[in-house]
Amino acid sequence: SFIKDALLEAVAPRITSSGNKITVVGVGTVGMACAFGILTQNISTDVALIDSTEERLMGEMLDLQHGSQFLNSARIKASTEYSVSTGSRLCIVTAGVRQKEDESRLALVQRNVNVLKTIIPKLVAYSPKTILLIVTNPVDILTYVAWKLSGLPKNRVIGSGTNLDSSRFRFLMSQKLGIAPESCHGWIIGEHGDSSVPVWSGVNVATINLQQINPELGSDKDPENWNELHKKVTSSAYEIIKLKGYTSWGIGLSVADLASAILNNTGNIHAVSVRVKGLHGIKRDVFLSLPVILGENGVSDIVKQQLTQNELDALKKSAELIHEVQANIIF
Ligand SMILES: NC(=O)c1ccc[n+]([C@@H]2O[C@H](COP(=O)([O-])OP(=O)(O)OC[C@H]3O[C@@H](n4cnc5c(N)ncnc54)[C@H](O)[C@@H]3O)[C@@H](O)[C@H]2O)c1
Ligand SMILES: O=C1N[C@](c2ccsc2)(c2cccc(Nc3ccc(F)cc3)n2)CC(O)=C1Sc1ccccc1Cl
Repeated sequence: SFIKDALLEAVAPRITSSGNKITVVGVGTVGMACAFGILTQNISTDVALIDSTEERLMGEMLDLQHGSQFLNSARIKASTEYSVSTGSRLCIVTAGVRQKEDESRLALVQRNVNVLKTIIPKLVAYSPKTILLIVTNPVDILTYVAWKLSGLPKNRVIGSGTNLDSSRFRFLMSQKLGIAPESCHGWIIGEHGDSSVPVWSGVNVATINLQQINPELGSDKDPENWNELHKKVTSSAYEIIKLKGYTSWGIGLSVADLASAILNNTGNIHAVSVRVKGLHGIKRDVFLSLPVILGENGVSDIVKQQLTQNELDALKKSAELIHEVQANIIF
């Protein structure tokens, strides 16, 4: 253009690939919280948004683009066409349909499987080297489905799993102790949601194991009622839904944290949903959350925790229930 020619002396073509591209599929409340967390924390400067509803999609893109000056000049693109996701390092899937009133879990699963069938193959076609991070619920089952649909190796398909459950637990622990959540160590593993498993034997502050101070920690006989913390992880999810109709900031920030570990190849350990067949005596081909080392190749290692018989039984029970649902899925 006349002005550009007068303004600039061309030297060399600009490189368009940033090397840190992230695609978010589903620009609902969760997807946009993930994108906002990723952009405002400089985890990526190259974000693609995809959704099936074009108007909402374009509105979110424009609204976010207008903040580019404050987002390290991030490039934000959006389209209903999956070509916009080309060359992504990480694809985050929050697209899905909400559970209808008194809809059975299996019915919801099948409807979300049908959604994933339209998404996963296209993401992999445009970004064959991508890591897939599934957030859509029921997340453990849908991460297995995404893995099957993608044909990717198991280390490159993870679900947000109990990463959010664990961060809610650590927040509640920080409130109880008056210590920053970063310094309150507690791991929730297994099935995301109502049937998650708190590993009480590992709850610690600066190497001080709380169960050594209070052997009843987590049991019903505990005078300090610590198992209330785990119950509150679940009840607070329902409370937030009752109060604001959905949840977004907690899941968005926890997903951004996972994106940071993957894109920055940090080797941080997170409780995320991974293929657990063969671990802890689980024989079913299911995805559950365990502490996992995350990096640019996805899952490099799973931490082999020493679990109590009760904890092992709870994991196996979830594995059986999830296997039952998976057996009835029409791919
Ligand atoms: N794993 C967790 O810890 C956790 C926490 C909170 C929410 N969630 C889950 O995240 C999901 C999204 O929640 P939300 O509140 O953002 O829902 P939402 O309804 O606000 O957003 C879902 C989006 O998906 C889009 N979509 C539907 N079908 C699509 C398709 N075929 N292709 C592309 N986009 C499609 C919709 O247009 C919508 O914009 C839900 O399944 C919810 O249960 C998981
Ligand atoms: O914070 C949430 N909000 C959701 C939500 C967000 C929009 S609509 C519902 C939530 C809140 C409460 C219950 C619940 N149950 C559920 C189970 C299976 C599904 F397929 C979908 C939803 N889901 C989705 C979800 O997974 C969470 S975390 C969560 C939920 C239940 C127990 C513990 C935790 Cl840490």
